[in-house]
Amino acid sequence: MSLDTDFPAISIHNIGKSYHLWDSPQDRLKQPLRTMLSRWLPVREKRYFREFWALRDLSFDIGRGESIGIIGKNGSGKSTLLQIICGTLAPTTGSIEIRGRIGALLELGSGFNPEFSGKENVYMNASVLGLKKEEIDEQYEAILEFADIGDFIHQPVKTYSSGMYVRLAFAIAAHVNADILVIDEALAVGDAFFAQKCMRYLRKFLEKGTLLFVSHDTAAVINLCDRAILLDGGMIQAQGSARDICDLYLEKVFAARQDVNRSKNSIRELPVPIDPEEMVDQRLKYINASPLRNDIEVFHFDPDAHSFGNFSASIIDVKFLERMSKTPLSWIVGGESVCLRIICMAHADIMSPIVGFYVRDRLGQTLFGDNTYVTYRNNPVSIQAGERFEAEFCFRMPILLVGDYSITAAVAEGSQEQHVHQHWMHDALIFKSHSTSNWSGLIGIPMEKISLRVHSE
Ligand SMILES: Nc1ncnc2c1ncn2[C@@H]1O[C@H](COP(=O)(O)OP(=O)(O)OP(=O)(O)O)[C@@H](O)[C@H]1O
Repeated sequence: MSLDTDFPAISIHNIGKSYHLWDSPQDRLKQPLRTMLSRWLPVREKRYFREFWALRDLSFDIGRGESIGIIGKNGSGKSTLLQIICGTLAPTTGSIEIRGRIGALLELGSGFNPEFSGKENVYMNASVLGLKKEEIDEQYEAILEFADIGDFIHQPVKTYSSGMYVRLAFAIAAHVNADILVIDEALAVGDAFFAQKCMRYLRKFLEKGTLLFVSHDTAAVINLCDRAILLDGGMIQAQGSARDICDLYLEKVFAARQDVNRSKNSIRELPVPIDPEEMVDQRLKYINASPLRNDIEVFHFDPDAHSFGNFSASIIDVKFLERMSKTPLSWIVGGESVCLRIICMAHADIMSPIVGFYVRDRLGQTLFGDNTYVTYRNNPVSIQAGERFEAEFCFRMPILLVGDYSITAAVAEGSQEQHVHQHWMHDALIFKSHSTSNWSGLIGIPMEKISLRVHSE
């Protein structure tokens, strides 16, 4: 494909996207009837929907060879923008010009036919992106090698875990000879090793290609992108160097969390509880006001994470909660008190359940973990089939090095020495440390007291 290098790879002019929101399915049916009636009879046109603008009046260019990060909180319009750029969604207003072949990796679930095998999807997907059959034949082995999903390539895609799905989707996008790559949150799913492989590929791609990269992972955005755009409420709130925009975004996320906590406390009018075991690192106040603050982003529980066991009980959710208010956390600051809650469902009667977890770093090294055994060793709990039970571990989050972490959660039956695994879940919850004040050791422990004394003789 010959490209006119004088023009930007992507030009976006006043793009807007509105959705109609219906209060009930009946309203959705009433609308066309009412419109028809108002054409033939003297009845007034009536709207049964509310209009919601997911994007408003966006205009910007992306130069050839540029790499742009799009960041913003949930619902700010990132995916909508990427879908419009990829042509899978039509804008309500404005226009867009694309110069070059786009390879896209959008949200999980889009792009693949779940009933088709991985191989069939490779051929279907690559041909939609403009490759001829012979070209796909040539690339097929390379796609297979990159995806590294073994014989699953012959299984229907609906049997894939989200990690396998992303592997295949990324492998295809990486081998369609794209001029522009559009990647939406793909690296947040699956294992850190594959994420590293993708990062290496993207850096190589950037020697000549144009990249649009949506991620909550600000470290990856800074690493890959020259420029970033911060979206808020469907509008551009700020744009500039990737580092400046990511810093601004993290500040906003942190400030929003502080506000939520403040308003929750005031609504419930609770006195600030004094925890008798409260121990605070004396440097915390200073560190938390500086770029050394240990910002930890928590992703969602992955119900399809790789797991094994007898399944008389299964893990249905794993989440971090704020210690006092017990509100779920998507952001933790190292050094603060949190609770990790593991929620399980019994499918058969269980005597003496043990629920536990490990925190592992991206190399799979276990950093710490614990379980409920010792606490209940003298009063074993019994649980009946159909009952839900949950374990909660409250602790002060250590200061983590920058990088990816995962929680392995498990429920077993028996004793510490002799037990049967009912459900063991690798990578049930992924979290990521973006910045840190810890430079030594695998984890930093909040220090109760640090002092210097001088003895003059
Ligand atoms: N089909 C739809 N009908 C109605 N509203 C929609 C539809 N698709 C998206 N929206 C709304 O548009 C807004 C933008 O959604 P979008 O998925 O683009 O946000 P996002 O920034 O990608 O969020 P996330 O980080 O959670 O993926 C959201 O408020 C969402 O609820």
